[in-house]
Amino acid sequence: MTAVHDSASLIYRSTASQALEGEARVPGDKSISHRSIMFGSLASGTTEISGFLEGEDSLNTLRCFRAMGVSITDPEAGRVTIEGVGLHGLKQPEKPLYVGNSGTSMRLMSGILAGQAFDSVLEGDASLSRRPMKRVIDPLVAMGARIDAGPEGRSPLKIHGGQSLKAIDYAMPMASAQVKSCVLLAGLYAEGCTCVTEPAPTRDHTERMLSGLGVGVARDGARVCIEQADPTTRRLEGRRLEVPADISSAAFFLVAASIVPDSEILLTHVGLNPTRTGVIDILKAMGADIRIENRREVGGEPVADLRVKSAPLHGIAIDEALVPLAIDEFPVLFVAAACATGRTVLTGAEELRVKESDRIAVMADGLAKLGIDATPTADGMIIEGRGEPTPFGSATIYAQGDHRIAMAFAVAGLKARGEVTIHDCQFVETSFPGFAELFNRLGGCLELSRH
Ligand SMILES: O=C(O)C1=C[C@@H](OP(=O)(O)O)[C@@H](O)[C@H](O)C1
Ligand SMILES: C=C(OP(=O)(O)O)C(=O)O
Repeated sequence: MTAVHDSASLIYRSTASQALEGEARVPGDKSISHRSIMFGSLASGTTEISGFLEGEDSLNTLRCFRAMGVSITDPEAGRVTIEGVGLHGLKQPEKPLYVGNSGTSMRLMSGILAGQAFDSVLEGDASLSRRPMKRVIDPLVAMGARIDAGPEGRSPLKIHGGQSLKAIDYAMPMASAQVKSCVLLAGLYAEGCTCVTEPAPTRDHTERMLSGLGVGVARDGARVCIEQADPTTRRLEGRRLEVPADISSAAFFLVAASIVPDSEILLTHVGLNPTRTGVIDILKAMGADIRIENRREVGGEPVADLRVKSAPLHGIAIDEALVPLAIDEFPVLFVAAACATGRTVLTGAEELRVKESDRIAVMADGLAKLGIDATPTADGMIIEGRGEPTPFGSATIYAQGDHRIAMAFAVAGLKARGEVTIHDCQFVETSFPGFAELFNRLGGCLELSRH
């Protein structure tokens, strides 16, 4: 597969469609796919993964672990087999480890690499090189790691090996699952029980998966701790891992089917971990008709099918407690808010400013170009929903290296009087290969061209 940074700009042209209908399983969960490669590599024995996301972000994680000597098969229809090397079996990579657009890879791997005997370098694309890494460097240095970074703690990160790490009890300043996971993963190599206290609940895949593989993570309220104090007793056991469909990818279709009249779609096998379902709660509070069917548990994660029918949406003040539980879904939720009747207010979401792009600024800008009254604030946005059949005009949008911006504006095109033209859509490959094909199969009108 061509790396996204090498490919020509992909352009989407999205125009209004008829009702959406059909059934689909969106690709595998990105957070769980990254972790399945990392933990499978660090486990002893074989790990067989199914449902793996064959997107650029998780493929970059896979390539990095191969570069550290782990034998990992080429993904085939979501199946990957890893011959784990154990917690201390990684080898020094010959070159810098390239993680592309992926914050999750860089932040989680920095925790793992801080505990290794060898030096390593982590680097990413232009978008990732602008994102803050001090948030992981600070707790890792407090544990005894040595890390060199660029100005203001930006990547590339040079991580010096051979340091002996000590457990910390970390009060995390922001609600970030990546920082929490980074510290817990460094904690696997530290003397004593590493703990992290989160200011608000964030996705807990790391805790669930580590426990499932044999290293317990105990939770007491907002505090999570590695259970075993003695590093020599810690060991992950390889096993089968099944990755559910990604609710963050499903979100584009939850909104699309909600806003296009007479639509009804069924999204199957969607991961419904309660730390990820904020998007459903927010859309339901806006009046969406989303039914959860066939609830079951797969590999330690709740999964269900989601039936979505179109419904009139109304604006709301979004509950701040839901923000970390829907953190990646705001670009498309802003599109839903623009289609709703009345005002939607988002607060407490300053983290959106440090994602693949500044998602508050880029979305407010694009919505304004499409004729929506959208006011960015320091920590959120105020959107005056138009509640009309076609609230959007025409505009040309630049996705700014951000897959979710590209897909959110493709959804906006479903309700445009003209055409929404989106540049930089090659980044969609990071999380949602096959997005355009699925969008059109369910009834959307997306034309693709290269520039
Ligand atoms: O841990 C993870 O897999 C992720 C955590 C979130 O980031 P933050 O921890 O920066 O909030 C989320 O935005 C990202 O897409 C994936
Ligand atoms: C923020 C995201 O990912 P990451 O931080 O891994 O780049 C995302 O996928 O929306």
